[in-house]
Amino acid sequence: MTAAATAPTSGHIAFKGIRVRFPSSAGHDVLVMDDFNLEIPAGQFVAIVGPSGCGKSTLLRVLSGLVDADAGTALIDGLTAEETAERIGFMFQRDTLLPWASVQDNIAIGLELAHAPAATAKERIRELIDFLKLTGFERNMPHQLSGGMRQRVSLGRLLAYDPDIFLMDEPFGALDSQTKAVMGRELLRIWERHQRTVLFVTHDIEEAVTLSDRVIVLSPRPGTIRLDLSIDLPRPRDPRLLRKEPAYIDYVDRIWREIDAGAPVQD
Ligand SMILES: Nc1ncnc2c1ncn2[C@@H]1O[C@H](COP(=O)(O)OP(=O)(O)OP(=O)(O)O)[C@@H](O)[C@H]1O
Repeated sequence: MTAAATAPTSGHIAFKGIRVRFPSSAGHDVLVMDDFNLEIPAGQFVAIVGPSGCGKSTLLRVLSGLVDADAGTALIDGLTAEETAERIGFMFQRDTLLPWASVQDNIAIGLELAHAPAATAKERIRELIDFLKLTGFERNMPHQLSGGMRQRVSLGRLLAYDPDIFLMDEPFGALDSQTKAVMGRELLRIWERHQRTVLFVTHDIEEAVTLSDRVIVLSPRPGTIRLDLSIDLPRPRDPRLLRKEPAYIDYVDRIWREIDAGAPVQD
């Protein structure tokens, strides 16, 4: 496996006794999480799947401090979100690129946020553009790019920022299946090189199994863990070859069965 030479020492995540309640417009509160517990070692790639509305995005928001839990703690290396905010990077289904900034300037924002030394910034941007196969598009604006390219730029900004933890909320969910597969491969390439902790929310079970070390299947609200499955498939992974592996097919099937047994879709 082409993982980082040394095991990552930072990026451990612990959700302990998380309870989240939201007010609903119907006047009664919605209990999204109740006594939710999950521990993730530094450097692990974890996918979170489960029915719509079960609280997957809420978990990411609690960890990043965007949502306050009513009870419990979400810690990164033993520290709260306020103490570790700069160590988290987010990527969403819809890109959050600045529409008035070019590809290189959007990536440069990640370096600025990370307070990277200006002297090496140009070189680092060029490396990232090259790594993400965006060469020739440096000066393009987001509206001049395809959806897949915009997500590449988002990845570039994330890599420039270089957080310990990647929180990815259906990052490739809006892409066509071919582009999605390509982006999955890119992400694997990045993860196998950098080995950051990744929390990856997806509705795509095959994507979850292809990418992850571990898949967490949540129940309908309040989201609890129905299945915590280690994906023991060798790395580096080639998604095209993986699809034919009996072990891969078994994992996908097992997760589907668990989701089907779980539940009605929620809104
Ligand atoms: N800020 C908020 N205010 C009120 N309710 C909210 C808020 N954020 C989320 N919810 C509700 O909490 C529940 C869980 O939402 P969340 O987005 O975490 O689910 P999800 O599992 O990510 O869903 P999906 O798969 O559809 O994206 C939903 O019922 C949602 O309506």
